[in-house]
Amino acid sequence: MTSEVRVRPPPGPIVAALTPPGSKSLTNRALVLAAMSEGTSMLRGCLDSEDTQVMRAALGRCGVVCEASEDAGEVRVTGVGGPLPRVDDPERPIDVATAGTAARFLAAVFAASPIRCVVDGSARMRERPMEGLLQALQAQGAAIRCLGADDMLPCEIVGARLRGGEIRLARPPSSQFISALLLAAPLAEAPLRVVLEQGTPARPYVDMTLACLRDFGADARWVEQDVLEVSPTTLRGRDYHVEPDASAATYLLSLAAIFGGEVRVPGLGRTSQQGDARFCDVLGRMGAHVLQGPEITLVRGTGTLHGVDLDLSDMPDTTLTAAVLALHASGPTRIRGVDVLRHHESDRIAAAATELRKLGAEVVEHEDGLDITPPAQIAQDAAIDTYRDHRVAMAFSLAGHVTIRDPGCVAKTFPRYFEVLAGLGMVE
Ligand SMILES: O=C(O)C1=C[C@@H](OP(=O)(O)O)[C@@H](O)[C@H](O)C1
Ligand SMILES: C=C(OP(=O)(O)O)C(=O)O
Repeated sequence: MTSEVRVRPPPGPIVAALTPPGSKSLTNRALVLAAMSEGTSMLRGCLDSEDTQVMRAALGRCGVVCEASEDAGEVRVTGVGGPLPRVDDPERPIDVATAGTAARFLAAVFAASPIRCVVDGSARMRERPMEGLLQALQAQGAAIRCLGADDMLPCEIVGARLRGGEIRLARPPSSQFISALLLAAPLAEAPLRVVLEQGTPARPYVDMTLACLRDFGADARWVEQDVLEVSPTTLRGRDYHVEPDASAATYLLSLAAIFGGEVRVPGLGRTSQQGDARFCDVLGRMGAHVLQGPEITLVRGTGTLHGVDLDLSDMPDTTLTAAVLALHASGPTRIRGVDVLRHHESDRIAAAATELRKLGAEVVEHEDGLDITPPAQIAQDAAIDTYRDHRVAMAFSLAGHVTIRDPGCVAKTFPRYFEVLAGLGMVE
């Protein structure tokens, strides 16, 4: 892909059914669970992107056969029926790139398996939090040695049977720590209980993990407020359908809210397992017309968008979408509860503040969010830096007449994103 792409508003109101690729979060959960299951799983509707490719490659190095269809939308996984049996070459690091779900989920499963391996990632992944998770896994019996900075990737993991019992987590910097422990818990010697001492961050992702565990036969549940438990289980392989990615859908649905027309996303609705499927409520609060059935979401533009006060702690990945919607709104928007973004693929709060100011917005940056006052007129032809962050690129493509730098960074979760925009006449 070129080093930059010039994006403009659509030539007229969009009326389209647009389907994003499969959910990154559900695909990577299903791959891990299918790998640990007895028997074969057929995963349909999978996302094929950097984040899931590194997951498939890592599992393949550990004795799990993942056979992907040509478009990798279908993956047949031959499970190992328990812990991962081996690593092909313990000296060759397993590369998780910048995929947080792969880094966290695999660290836990490796720690629960009788293998020795080194896990490494991109320069950014080496800066992203692992501490509380690595410490919990060590307390469970794994031997973990960090080879660079303390409590960060790269690290060597010598796995062992997880003991089970109680793990207490103070407010983890990523909900993925919780999900990682839960995903590995069926391999433990005894039931694993996770106690979240200061509440549950991004609870929809934890609920998603519980649902996926139960889909593969695990006994996994909330036992009380902020306390989860998973019992030792031999998971069972199955046919599994991955929903379209709700985070990716926010960009497509916002097109109608911003530029007019009507966008429908089939296969994503009220019954979704993804918390970000609720982003349409944000669009409704900002003035769009929203209809959401059990398995479809429709957004129709009404010509007006107004500012709102948003706590996005349960939908952190939708923050940048909301920030660019705020640019088009008639009044100020406050986004709060998303300090977790400081440790995502970029410091997204700082990135959003910088790029929104290029477009004429007044922005006050807070530790956990942003105050955004939109300009009377959005600046045209600003060159948007994307910080190697797919969500910065996709969100800011909604800003109007902009140049998006390093558009290839969308390969992390939505490789064909700019092709979709081109099909709508939005790419020069
Ligand atoms: O469990 C998951 O699939 C995810 C959890 C969230 O991570 P954080 O809790 O680190 O924000 C989210 O940002 C990420 O895109 C996917
Ligand atoms: C934070 C994200 O991903 P991850 O943490 O899985 O790398 C994201 O997709 O916005």
